[in-house]
Amino acid sequence: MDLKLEAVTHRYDKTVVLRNVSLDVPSGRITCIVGPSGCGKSTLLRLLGGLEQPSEGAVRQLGTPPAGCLNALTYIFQDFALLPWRTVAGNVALVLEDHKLGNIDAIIANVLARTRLTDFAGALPKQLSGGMKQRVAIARALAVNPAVMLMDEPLSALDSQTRELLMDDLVALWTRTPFTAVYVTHNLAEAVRLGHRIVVLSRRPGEVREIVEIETPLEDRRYGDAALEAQQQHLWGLMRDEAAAADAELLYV
Ligand SMILES: Nc1ncnc2c1ncn2[C@@H]1O[C@H](COP(=O)(O)OP(=O)(O)OP(=O)(O)O)[C@@H](O)[C@H]1O
Repeated sequence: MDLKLEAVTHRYDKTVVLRNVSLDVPSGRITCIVGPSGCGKSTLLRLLGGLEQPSEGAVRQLGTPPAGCLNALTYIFQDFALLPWRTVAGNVALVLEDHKLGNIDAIIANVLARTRLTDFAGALPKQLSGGMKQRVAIARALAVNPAVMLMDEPLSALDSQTRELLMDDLVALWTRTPFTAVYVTHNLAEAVRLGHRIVVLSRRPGEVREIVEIETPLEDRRYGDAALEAQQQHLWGLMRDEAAAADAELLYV
């Protein structure tokens, strides 16, 4: 299933947050959204997920969700959002329990294996590192076989080494079974490692400044790769002045 934004403008009261944003989110690819603080990245994700309706324009879902999909648009947040009293397997089970499924145990085993969590099925969140908690959140999202994963800064609560490991995990996951994701991040290194398509928004009101396509297969993108560094520099060049302006603007709010 593809998602499409058509000339979307969104405002809160009189504040225009996004202006005339048109965007395709093609299935089987990771679309990253980058832009200065407060430019409307999370708002864009909420619009794509149907949590809010745009003030103007339209958000469309094209095609049908994959077979066995229990929740077409599934979020992954920065703070993991795990229930502390449930085990790893129990947290994954949570999203399956309301559906009359005969194969819950098999689904849980499958997603825990895909996220390398099989040995931790009985652990509680408090026993896990931040990186492991986020892997549980990813496993839980995969369990509903979503059409599109909506990922809001999923790695930004983690230290840089854990971020690298999680990026490797996401690349391995996608390479084995391509999924569709919209991935909001501040971090341009993450965008060039994970994004097939990177959408650069301007400062608020966020407008599409540029869309960068990276053709290098995800599995061939290496930490410190010169071509990726150059892409990152290009993105930073697009954002730098606006990021500084957005930063200064926040000081006077
Ligand atoms: N529910 C809301 N009501 C009013 N204003 C809001 C609401 N949600 C977001 N905003 C405002 O809309 C603007 C865009 O917010 P949003 O969180 O989408 O930006 P962002 O690019 O994700 O920000 P950041 O990079 O800091 O995470 C901000 O000025 C924010 O204060």
